[in-house]
Amino acid sequence: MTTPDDILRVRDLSTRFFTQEGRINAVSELDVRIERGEVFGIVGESGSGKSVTARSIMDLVESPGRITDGEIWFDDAELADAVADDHPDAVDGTFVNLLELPERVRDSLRGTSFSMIFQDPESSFNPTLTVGEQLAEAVEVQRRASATPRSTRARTREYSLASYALSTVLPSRTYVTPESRERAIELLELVGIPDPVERADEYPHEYSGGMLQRAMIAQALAGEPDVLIADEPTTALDVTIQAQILDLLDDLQAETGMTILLITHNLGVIARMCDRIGVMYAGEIVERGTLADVFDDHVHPYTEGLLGSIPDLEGARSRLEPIPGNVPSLLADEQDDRCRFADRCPKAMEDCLEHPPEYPAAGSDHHEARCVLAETAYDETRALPEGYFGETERPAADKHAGPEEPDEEPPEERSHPPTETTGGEHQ
Ligand SMILES: Nc1ncnc2c1ncn2[C@@H]1O[C@H](COP(=O)(O)OP(=O)(O)OP(=O)(O)O)[C@@H](O)[C@H]1O
Ligand code: NI
Repeated sequence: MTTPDDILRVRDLSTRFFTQEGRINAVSELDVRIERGEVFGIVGESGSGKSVTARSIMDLVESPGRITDGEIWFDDAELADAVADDHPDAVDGTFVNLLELPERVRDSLRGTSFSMIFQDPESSFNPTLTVGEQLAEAVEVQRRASATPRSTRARTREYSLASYALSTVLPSRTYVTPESRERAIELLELVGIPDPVERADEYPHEYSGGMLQRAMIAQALAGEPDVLIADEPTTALDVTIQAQILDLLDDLQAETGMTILLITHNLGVIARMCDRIGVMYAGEIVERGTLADVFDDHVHPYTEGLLGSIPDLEGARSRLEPIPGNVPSLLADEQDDRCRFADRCPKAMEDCLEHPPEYPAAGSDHHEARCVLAETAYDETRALPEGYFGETERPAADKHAGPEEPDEEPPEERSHPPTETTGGEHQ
């Protein structure tokens, strides 16, 4: 389903890693549609392919990984105009398929069209330069990029690398221009760093974790990106700072109207920030919809399990309660053609031995679930017997039963003591 407000349409995206052990299907035929100005969340357990999805959009997938299939359509009339002559197949109206663009054009979009922030701000800063210098540098790079026609932007990148090298050998306070220093200070102020004039002259190690996170956000905003991708931006921070950073992102989004793709394993963060959500499991989106669809009307037992393990943002429950069972292997050789959650699913039925498509689900027009339960009610007579997958972990059906199914008969035997379950502890 598409709407006229889309800024990004990812279609059939597959990203794989070609390792010694075999081919790893990190992201499989993924579809995502992100609307201009919204906060779209991707949530899922560790290893579900969230970061690889983000890196695929940013064109930052590293060897032995590669995007093997798909399209990433980005709505940018100016870009469409600029590339239409040389790459007619990459253009559809005002949309451009980023995967059809040459490397140098994609590179030029990083910072200006797309920016990314990470969990670990240290990795974004050079320890030998002041924060202000590095922000000024980012401002300059983007200024040069926007002043240059798309077709020749590759050169600005080389230039920026050269000036980066120069500033490394001359670690004095060498701001590129007084204007970019001004802008760097403005950016520090924008992200709520007190005394920005003084703090601009400090080195990254003089910043606290929260402050450095703010500085990294400032760096990402230097090029006024259309889309900000935030990959676990607050995971490493303590809860108070975490809340402050989320507020900051919220405010910046409201002020600038930028689109945010927020990646987290924390449904508390999702609930606080997002308009729509995709729940990821084993390289696929298994449920998507508005906040209300996913929190109140979810269909997929995996979503149910995640909700059961929702951590409290205020820290009342400090540890995630994991969903029983193991994250599945993404090795192509070990992937069966079935629902990828079936071996951990308390409601697995014979129907689940076929890989489910995304079904429309009750709720908003945006609500879809890759689960037969969107179509059929759970039927115990078709349930797969315990031990079907040779596992010992598959929880009994009652354990994930939500409040809407209070009457379900508990089975005779449990594979786990009740203390290990995630059901019945919502909120
Ligand atoms: N450099 C790599 N080499 C081989 N496989 C990789 C590499 N990077 C990622 N993968 C594979 O892709 C899968 C998805 O990784 P990804 O980083 O996207 O997970 P994630 O959902 O972001 O998890 P987390 O919450 O831990 O960050 C991994 O489980 C792994 O199998
Ligand atoms: Ni990740």
